[in-house]
Amino acid sequence: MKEYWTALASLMGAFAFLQGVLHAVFPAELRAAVARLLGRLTRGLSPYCYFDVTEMDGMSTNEIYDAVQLYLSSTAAPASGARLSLSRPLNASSFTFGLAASDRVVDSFAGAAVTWEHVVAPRQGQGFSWRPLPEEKRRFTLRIRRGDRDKLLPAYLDHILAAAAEIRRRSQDRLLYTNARGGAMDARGLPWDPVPFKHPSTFDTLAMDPARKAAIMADLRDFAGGSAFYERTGRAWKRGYLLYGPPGTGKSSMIAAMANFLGYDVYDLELTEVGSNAELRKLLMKTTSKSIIVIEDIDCSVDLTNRAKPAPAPPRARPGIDGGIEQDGGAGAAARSITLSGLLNFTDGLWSCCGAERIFVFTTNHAEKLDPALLRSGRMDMHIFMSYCTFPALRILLRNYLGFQSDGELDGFAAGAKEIVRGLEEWVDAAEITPADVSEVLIKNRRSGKAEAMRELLGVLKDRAAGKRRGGAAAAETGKEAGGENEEEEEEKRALESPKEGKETAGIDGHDEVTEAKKQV
Ligand SMILES: Nc1ncnc2c1ncn2[C@@H]1O[C@H](COP(=O)(O)OP(=O)(O)OP(=O)(O)O)[C@@H](O)[C@H]1O
Ligand SMILES: [Mg+2]
Repeated sequence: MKEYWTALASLMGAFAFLQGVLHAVFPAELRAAVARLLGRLTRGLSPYCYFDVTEMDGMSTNEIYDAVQLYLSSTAAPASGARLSLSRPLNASSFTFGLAASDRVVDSFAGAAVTWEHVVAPRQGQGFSWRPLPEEKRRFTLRIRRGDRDKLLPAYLDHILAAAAEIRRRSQDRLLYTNARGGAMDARGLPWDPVPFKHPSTFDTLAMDPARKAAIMADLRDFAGGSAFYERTGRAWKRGYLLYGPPGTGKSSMIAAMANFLGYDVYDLELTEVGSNAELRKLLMKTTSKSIIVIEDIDCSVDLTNRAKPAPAPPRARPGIDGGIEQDGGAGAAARSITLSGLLNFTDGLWSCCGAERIFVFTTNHAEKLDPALLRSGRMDMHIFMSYCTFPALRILLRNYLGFQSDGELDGFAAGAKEIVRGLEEWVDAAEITPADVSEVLIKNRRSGKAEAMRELLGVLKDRAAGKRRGGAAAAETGKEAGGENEEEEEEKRALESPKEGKETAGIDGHDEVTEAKKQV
């Protein structure tokens, strides 16, 4: 044993001596050059090539570094059992995982395996810089087989950037933007005010006919995944929905459900705050893709039926953004010089393709008041009638508000309370009640137990139905509410029966959705 230690000590002594001789004989530059040469030789023989993605690119942060970190944390890392760091960005509601120092993960793309290593080293000497640099130098090193290089680059990096953008969008809270500042810009030159969008409405909680709901969801899914379709057919990647129906039938809830379903931001465009077509163009150009642009109560916001009419006494005329002439008909019109052409140019004209993947939603209580130009095919691709509560819709509200866990539980309950449930089914159509009113009754009575709340609701339905039956001329005179609702219903029917060219639209797959909507009514 003693001999062993003696031999080891003399070996180390010899090694130290040799190192001293090397340092003395060869200058530092020569040693570095030899090291570089050796490195190049070994790399030349290696079947792999390496790419460094540093955190800082000169003085600025490297976008690819952030993207790789996000991408690896959500895709490769969890499967590989690597060590992760956890974080939650400010204002975000979900966690982000990150790869810890010196950890490796394996990923694959287009059938080729790649390895990522996260290398962290202390930064030596800060040097001069206008802003402090991180104390550590961080980088990801990508190792791929030489033969896979053409296959992976740049397609793999493009894939990572796209995936990271999607993860970032999903993990952040979505925003609801408003233009309530009347066109004034904020410090960053943006005309929109954002607030976190946390509307709880989803397609699950939305009370409407399940078949129509499924058709709308399928249409939205087709739209969101239809990038190739829109490119192939040369169409701008946008879609327009017109939601119409009496107040309280869920038009705004439907918009929230759409936004939650697709994970899009919502731009609530208040047309009365927009002074001119040019201002409208500025606003719309500052919207991002993957968003829903909403104009609520379009018939009330602005007079949009004026496209073809000459102005009664035009005090002045100036060119519109679409090359036409905007007509300022009197003081009111001058104050609101936004025109239907200006709006249409954005939903349908050349400007519609600035910013992809956008949905326009217009809502109205009076579809018949809208200019046919707004309704024609290609502008509003789908017309959705939000009707009074039907029995299938009522079942959804009962589930939402009375705590039934499933349709099965509701059916089981109905078996024991046959006369109530059958009564609801029998009276709901005749009562012509909106989902908002049903919700009110259920909220008010939900503490009294399921059966009692349903009995109360049945009473309300019967009262309403009786009121309607008495209705007609008498209701118009005596009950403003009943009369108003009848009138509204007549208007809706007239709107649906209006000429086909004003209403008919074709979906992505070419089927006629409006016919479907008509069937529902
Ligand atoms: N179809 C529905 N499904 C679920 N809840 C609904 C539905 N319709 C209305 N409600 C309830 O009624 C309230 C009002 O509905 P909502 O604001 O969506 O109606 P609206 O059609 O937009 O009305 P308005 O025409 O007055 O803007 C909502 O908060 C929601 O709780
Ligand atoms: Mg609404």
